[in-house]
Amino acid sequence: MTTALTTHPRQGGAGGQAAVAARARGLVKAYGSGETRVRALDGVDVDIAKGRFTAIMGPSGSGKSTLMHCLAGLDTVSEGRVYLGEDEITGLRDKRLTRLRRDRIGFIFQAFNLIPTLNALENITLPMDIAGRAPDRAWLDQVVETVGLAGRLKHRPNQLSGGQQQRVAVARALAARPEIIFGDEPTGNLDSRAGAEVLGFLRTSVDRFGQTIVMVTHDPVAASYADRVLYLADGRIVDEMYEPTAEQVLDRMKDFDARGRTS
Ligand SMILES: Nc1ncnc2c1ncn2[C@@H]1O[C@H](COP(=O)(O)OP(=O)(O)OP(=O)(O)O)[C@@H](O)[C@H]1O
Repeated sequence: MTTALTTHPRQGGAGGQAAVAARARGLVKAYGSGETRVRALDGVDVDIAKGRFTAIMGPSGSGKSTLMHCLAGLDTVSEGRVYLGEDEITGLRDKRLTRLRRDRIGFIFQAFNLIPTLNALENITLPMDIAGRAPDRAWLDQVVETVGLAGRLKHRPNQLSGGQQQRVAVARALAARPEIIFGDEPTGNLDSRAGAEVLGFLRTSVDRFGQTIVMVTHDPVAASYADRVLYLADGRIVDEMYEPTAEQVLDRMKDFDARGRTS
């Protein structure tokens, strides 16, 4: 199934169309060649709504990480086009792509990827320091307060729990006010309580700040924090769900298994 337009039935009035933060058209990503060639993405059309939380789900190997990497300009595409806002990013040279990622995109990975020798605050402001941008102090305070790190800013990563370290990574992603944040299994290394906290902060950043978030996850509970869930199977978007509960997501995943992945 493809989504030419991003509609959100429960917000923005009757059938209201949300603005689009990123989109892909005819996206194909193939790895390898000859007999070992794999079409990790097999013609994906998708619109990512601005100011919304989108989860990407699907069986292992269905292309979730590849889709995220292509949308985020972390990987080249074989065919098709990817846009960030109105700007096409496919075909950009390395240097411009690096700058675009730095200035306009935030990332949260499963591994927290913090610098061990820097304290929490220094980690949060590092991307802006590298970019030579002065942090907006009031915004930074708000972000730090939102993720509950106010008392921990002087702590180094090894003095923080896993959940706290991921909160630092969330604050780091939010601090530069990126147009879009991509999360690759951001709660994959956390216990359910710490995971719920981090997901709660992500949700709050969407509701309170209008942040756009795209998150790859295997976890139906994590997906239930999203406004919309996209289901990938064999490199294609085969279904979507709005405002899902964890039970609904779980049922849909069971369907995949029962029907041999696609439906
Ligand atoms: N660098 C690569 N070289 C060759 N094949 C790759 C590469 N990266 C991914 N693939 C293949 O592309 C397909 C999609 O992989 P991808 O990692 O996007 O799936 P996924 O849905 O994120 O899986 P998982 O849930 O296991 O992380 C798989 O068949 C995978 O083996």
